[in-house]
Amino acid sequence: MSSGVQVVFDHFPDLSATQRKQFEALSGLYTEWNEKINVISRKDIDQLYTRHILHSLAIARFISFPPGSRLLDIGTGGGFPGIPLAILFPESSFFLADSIGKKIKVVQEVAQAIGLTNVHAEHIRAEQIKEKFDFIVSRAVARTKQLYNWTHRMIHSTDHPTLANGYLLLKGGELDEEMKELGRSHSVVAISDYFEDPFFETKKIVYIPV
Ligand SMILES: C[S@@+](CC[C@H](N)C(=O)[O-])C[C@H]1O[C@@H](n2cnc3c(N)ncnc32)[C@H](O)[C@@H]1O
Repeated sequence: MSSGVQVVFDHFPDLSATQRKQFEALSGLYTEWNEKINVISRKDIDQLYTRHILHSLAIARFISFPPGSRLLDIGTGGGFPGIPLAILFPESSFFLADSIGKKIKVVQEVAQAIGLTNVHAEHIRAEQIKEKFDFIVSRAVARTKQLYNWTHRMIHSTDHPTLANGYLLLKGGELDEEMKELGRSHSVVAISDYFEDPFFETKKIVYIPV
C-alpha cells in the first residue's frame, strides 16, 4: 500500500507539472503545520496522500467541475476536501470555511505556500455565510439534515451541464437512517468503485441535488 504522493499520480495521471509540485509539497507543509496546530489525526499523517488527499479527490471521479464553478467546503478543518480539489480544478473557485480560526490559518498558509490563487479561506460558521455556490462539498462535519438546514439557501440554481447543483458529501459507514432523516432524493456512490485501498471499503460519496 503506497502512502506517498505517487498514489495520487497513479490515479490522476494527467496532472500538470504545477499540480504535481503542489501535491508533492503538501506532505512537508501538513507535517510541519500539524505539529503546531492539530488538523489531521497524528496517527494518520503518514497516510496523508491516501486517507486525506485521495479521499478528497474521489469527488473528482464523480464530477468534473466546469471552469468558473463556485464551491463551498463547509467545515474544511485543515482543508479537506477543499485544498486537493482546488489543486485539481484551478479554474473553479473554492471558499473554505471553518468555525475554528486556527484551522483556517493552516489552510491559508498551505494555500499560499503552494501558490493556490483560487482558494479563499475564512473563519466563519456555516450559518453566517452569505455567498451563493454551485456545489457544497464537506467531509465529517455534521449529520446531513443539519448540514442541509445550515446551507441549502446558499446553493443557487444555475445547473451544471450534466449534474444539478447540490451537495457532494464524503461519508462513511451506515447511511440509511441519516438519509431517511434528510428526506430528499440523493444518490450514493461507493468510493471503493474508484480506488482499491482497503481504507475506502466503507467510504461513500453522497450527491444531493438541490
Ligand atoms: C471532524 S472535522 C473535519 C475537518 C475536515 N473536513 C476533514 O475532513 O479533515 C469537522 C470540522 O467542522 C467544523 N465545523 C463544525 N460545525 C461547523 C459550522 N457550523 N460551521 C463551520 N464549521 C463547522 C469544525 O470546526 C471542524 O473543523
